[in-house]
Amino acid sequence: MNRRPQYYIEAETLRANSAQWDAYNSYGHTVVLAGPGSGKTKVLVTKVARMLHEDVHAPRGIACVTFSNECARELERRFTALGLTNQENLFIGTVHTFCLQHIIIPYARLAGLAIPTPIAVAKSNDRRAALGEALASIGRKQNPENFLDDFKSMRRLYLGPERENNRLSEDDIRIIQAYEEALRRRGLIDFDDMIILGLQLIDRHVWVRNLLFSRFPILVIDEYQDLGVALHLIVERLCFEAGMRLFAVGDWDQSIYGFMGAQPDLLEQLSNRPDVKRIQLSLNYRCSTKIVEASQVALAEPRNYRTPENAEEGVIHFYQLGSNAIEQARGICAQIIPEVLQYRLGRKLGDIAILYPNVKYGDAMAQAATAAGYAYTRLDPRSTYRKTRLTRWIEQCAIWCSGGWKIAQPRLNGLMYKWMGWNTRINSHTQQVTLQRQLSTFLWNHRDPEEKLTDWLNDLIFRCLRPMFQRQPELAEDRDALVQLFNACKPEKPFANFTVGQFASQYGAPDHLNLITLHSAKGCEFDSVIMMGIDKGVLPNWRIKSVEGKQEARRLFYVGITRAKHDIHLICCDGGTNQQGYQTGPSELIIELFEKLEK
Ligand SMILES: Nc1ncnc2c1ncn2[C@@H]1O[C@H](COP(=O)(O)OP(=O)(O)OP(=O)(O)O)[C@@H](O)[C@H]1O
Repeated sequence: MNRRPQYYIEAETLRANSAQWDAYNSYGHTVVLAGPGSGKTKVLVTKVARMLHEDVHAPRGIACVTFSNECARELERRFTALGLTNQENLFIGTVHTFCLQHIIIPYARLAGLAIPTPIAVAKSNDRRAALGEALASIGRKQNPENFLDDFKSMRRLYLGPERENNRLSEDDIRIIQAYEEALRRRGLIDFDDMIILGLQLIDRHVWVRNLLFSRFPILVIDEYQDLGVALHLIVERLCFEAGMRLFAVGDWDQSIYGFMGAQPDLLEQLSNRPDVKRIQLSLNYRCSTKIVEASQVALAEPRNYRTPENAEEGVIHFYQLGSNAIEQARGICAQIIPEVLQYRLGRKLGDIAILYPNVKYGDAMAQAATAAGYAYTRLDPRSTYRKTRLTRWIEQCAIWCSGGWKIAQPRLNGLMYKWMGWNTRINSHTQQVTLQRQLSTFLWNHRDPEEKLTDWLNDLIFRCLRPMFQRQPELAEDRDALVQLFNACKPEKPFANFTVGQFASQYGAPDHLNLITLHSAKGCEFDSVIMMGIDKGVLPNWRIKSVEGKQEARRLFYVGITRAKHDIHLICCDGGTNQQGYQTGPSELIIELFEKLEK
């Protein structure tokens, strides 16, 4: 008997919303613009499943790209829920990975581009050293450490030597080019290079564009507002010259990566093209009515987003707690979390996210949670180890070994598929079988949630990961994240006494609080959100003087509020002096929201 594909059922839930249905059925280039919780990702994932079933057949496929690792993980999670676990012809990943894996590695050498072989990715100290050399080579006496942030912003505007770089001065371009030469002398490229080189290859060679089109006749982009100019130019070349069909979704009100070169007006430009169908969604299915109302007040721009008729009313609370991050964190643990757990029957710590503007608040929250006995998973630059594709996969292997194998969650073939995906230099069938056997033997022999994490990880590294890193030097960034994880298992470090089962919860578990920066929370949703640190000089940061910078801080506040489904708790200082001796108090954003809602 023929079983109907799973996406049919999901598609039926879109039918009642004519705009979602329209987006699902559109055929040419389409851009969906919509606010938070309006189902952009849901439509995208369902439509991709349908296109894989009806429109493209292997070896041709779909490239589905987004900006951050977290958004890529969310996409993967949703595709898995639709039964698309190891679809060989579906690429899901960040724009950087796409450029590296599908443009630079296969075509750069063929095109005669002078890049290091094998490709290795620069670490932060390599980048700093290369910048120091570049500054010295053009006679600038400047400490690279103090110049690094400005340099990063400059570099994100650079489009390569063959394009007009009219947003940069001649001096800026000389420093960038000297920096690139210094990196190449070390045999390295960096993340910005991945985009610049990708654009260069696509610009220069029709055959590169044609080959990409043959491989991926459809290009799908989530969170388009986060893309900078170089990526926008890549999309234009591939879709409006090489013939790829475009399906993009985005929301310029959620553009929070200006410091990384994002330009939300590019989304507007794209959706205004005559050859692009523009679809607007306006119902918010995620948030309760009070939260939708508050989010629009916080944004301070009329948007007219609504909730469906059966939406809950929801809860918004404001709190003034202490005079610094530590006091706020203690107050959250002592007072707010116990209250929030009572809001709904069966609510668990995993239903709650604590969002904060910077890692200082994350540190305070982690300390307070530990002291109060709350388990947590932390997603920010100070988490015990970096959450990369590889460390996320290791977490999933731990879930499988801790009992997931009994219920096929995660599925073994999904783990295997990713494992084989990294080992691109293994081509012979015999070697591939050996590789599969290595991983399956490891997993099967370690089905024990009580095993010590150090022993488990040591064996995984010894049997599988070390040989992989030797073969695949371009995975340098993942190797660094693994080293961080490995070091965290050493005596007196956070995971010294962890079992595999405890480590598995780092992927997110019902009994763990979620501690996340506002930036990393984009694309996520939680039943309850506690947002701390909405303090004077913190959100917006006191260094930000430009109107656009302040607008971006407002959008960040908006993104945070719209992560909550049912209740939101907004927390600021009640005044006094913080640890650095500065006067604190509520941010203008929270004061304005409170006053407008009171009215
Ligand atoms: N037609 C629908 N019927 C029922 N639920 C829906 C519908 N569309 C979306 N949802 C639900 O609304 C929530 C938000 O959807 P989704 O995450 O796709 O929105 P989004 O526009 O991508 O949000 P954001 O931009 O804030 O990340 C999800 O829980 C999703 O399942």
